[in-house]
Amino acid sequence: MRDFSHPTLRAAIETRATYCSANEVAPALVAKALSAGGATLTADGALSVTTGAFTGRSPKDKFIVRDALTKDKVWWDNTAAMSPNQFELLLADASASLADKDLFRQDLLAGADPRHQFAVTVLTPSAWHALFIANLLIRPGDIERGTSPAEVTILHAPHFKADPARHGSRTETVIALDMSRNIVVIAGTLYAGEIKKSVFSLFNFHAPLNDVLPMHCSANLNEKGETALFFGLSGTGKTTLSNDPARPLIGDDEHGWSTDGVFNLEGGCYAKTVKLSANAEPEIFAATRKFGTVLENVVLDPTTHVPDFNDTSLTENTRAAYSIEVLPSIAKGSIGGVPNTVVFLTADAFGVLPPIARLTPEQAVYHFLSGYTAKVAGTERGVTEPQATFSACFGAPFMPLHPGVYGEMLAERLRSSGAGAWLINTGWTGGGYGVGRRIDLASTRRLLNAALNGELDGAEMREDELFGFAVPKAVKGIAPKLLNPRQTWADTSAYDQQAEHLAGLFQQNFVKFGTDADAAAGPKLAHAAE
Ligand SMILES: Nc1ncnc2c1ncn2[C@@H]1O[C@H](COP(=O)(O)OP(=O)(O)O)[C@@H](O)[C@H]1O
Ligand SMILES: C=C(OP(=O)(O)O)C(=O)O
Repeated sequence: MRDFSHPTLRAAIETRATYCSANEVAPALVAKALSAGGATLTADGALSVTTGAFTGRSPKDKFIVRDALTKDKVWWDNTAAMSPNQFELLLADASASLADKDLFRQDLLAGADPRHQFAVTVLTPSAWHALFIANLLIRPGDIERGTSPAEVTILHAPHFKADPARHGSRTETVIALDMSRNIVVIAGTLYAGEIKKSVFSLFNFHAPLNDVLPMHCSANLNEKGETALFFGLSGTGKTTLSNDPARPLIGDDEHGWSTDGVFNLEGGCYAKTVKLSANAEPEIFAATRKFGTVLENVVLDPTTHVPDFNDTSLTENTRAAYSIEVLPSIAKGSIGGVPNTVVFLTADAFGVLPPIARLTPEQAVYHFLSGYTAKVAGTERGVTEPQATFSACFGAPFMPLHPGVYGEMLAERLRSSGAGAWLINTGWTGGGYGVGRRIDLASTRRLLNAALNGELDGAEMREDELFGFAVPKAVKGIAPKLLNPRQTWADTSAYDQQAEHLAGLFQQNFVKFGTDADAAAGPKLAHAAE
């Protein structure tokens, strides 16, 4: 990454912002957030905040500054371009809007591996957002500071409304990323997820240049210290399934795979809390009760201030943001070796894919590039029920380079590591969304563990006729019917039709970046998609 330099912003950061050292962050910012109003302490001492209408991410509000560095590199088809002049005006106007405000500054680090670490400064008028990002990234002092002088600066102006005519934005909400100077401006949205995903987006642009594969995945270790990765778009189970007391957590959501192994980009977790229960997800539930945890859009009982995770009246996208340190089982230094297992999590809203399938390396790359899943209600504004989508690399909104860049890096790493690859459907069975049901978490966990603990090595498999991947015929503790989705549908011909439809969608989607060789690892159809 390059050095950041912007005199006005630099001066604002140096002269006006309140600075908190690592160990005083939580008490200082919780107190400030409470005195600013709009925040409440839960019965257990977490900080609860609501974001009104600004409850989710909107990929349409994202802009990238097109300049000499990014011009030929950025592929991001869902992201609009902003001219360097428009960005400069946005930066100046957003900074000016904060001129009479108390600002909170967080100087943090991203990248647990010191060789790939960079400094991130966040400047915000909102104490709870400052606490959020302090929870999510690495606080200096938590690990040894790397030597890289690179810096990212995020100006967070959540109440500033962009002017489309002046700033070139689509609406009053804008997340603009200048990848040459590593400056981000976030305006017109209170959704805290934008801050962490901006850091991730910058990382995804720069990391391949340093031979690091950036990944939208969670990661954990087994008792032998072997690393497993869990890729998936929001809501498919990265956080939930990687939380397992028997498997120390490397990280929750964003990682790099360097020549030496895997490192967490962050230092915290951003868990969905919708329908969270102490029984099904005890570690995450316990984390929601810690001092310093930020609960976003979780409804509290007005008298007792006990969170009601079943109340989705504000949004489905209710969240808990906490430092990874509050979890009972975490990997030392948030790093792991070269992965042994790679899992792609997909929430199939059509109810067609089996709950688990083993992939060849070629199939793994095909599914990684395709990124088939459903957008689950809530995370993205406007999505109220599961919607089938192809999100390249299971994270298209955050991947600025052509998916082929990441795909080639994954292919090379799968080849050299010999890691096994699995596709796990955490979505629907017995019919699509509205007819069938979401596969229960206990079954998904059982299947995942069977894959991770070697139980399925040498197990008898059937080759799926349409998709070509290998599906186990029997897994201990799982009804055999569940393993074959066709048998879970009341109407098998409806299943066949839906499966062909989905296979056709895969083929149509793949045309945009697949070579013939890659496409051969995809579904086989008698009639190829036009
Ligand atoms: N079979 C399943 N596997 C994984 N998660 C499930 C399953 N069924 C329901 N869920 C729910 O789906 C959500 C997954 O969210 P999360 O793990 O935070 O996703 P991500 O980290 O990928 O954004 C959680 O609320 C979890 O309880
Ligand atoms: C925070 C987000 O995603 P994830 O659930 O994958 O962390 C997001 O997409 O805004």
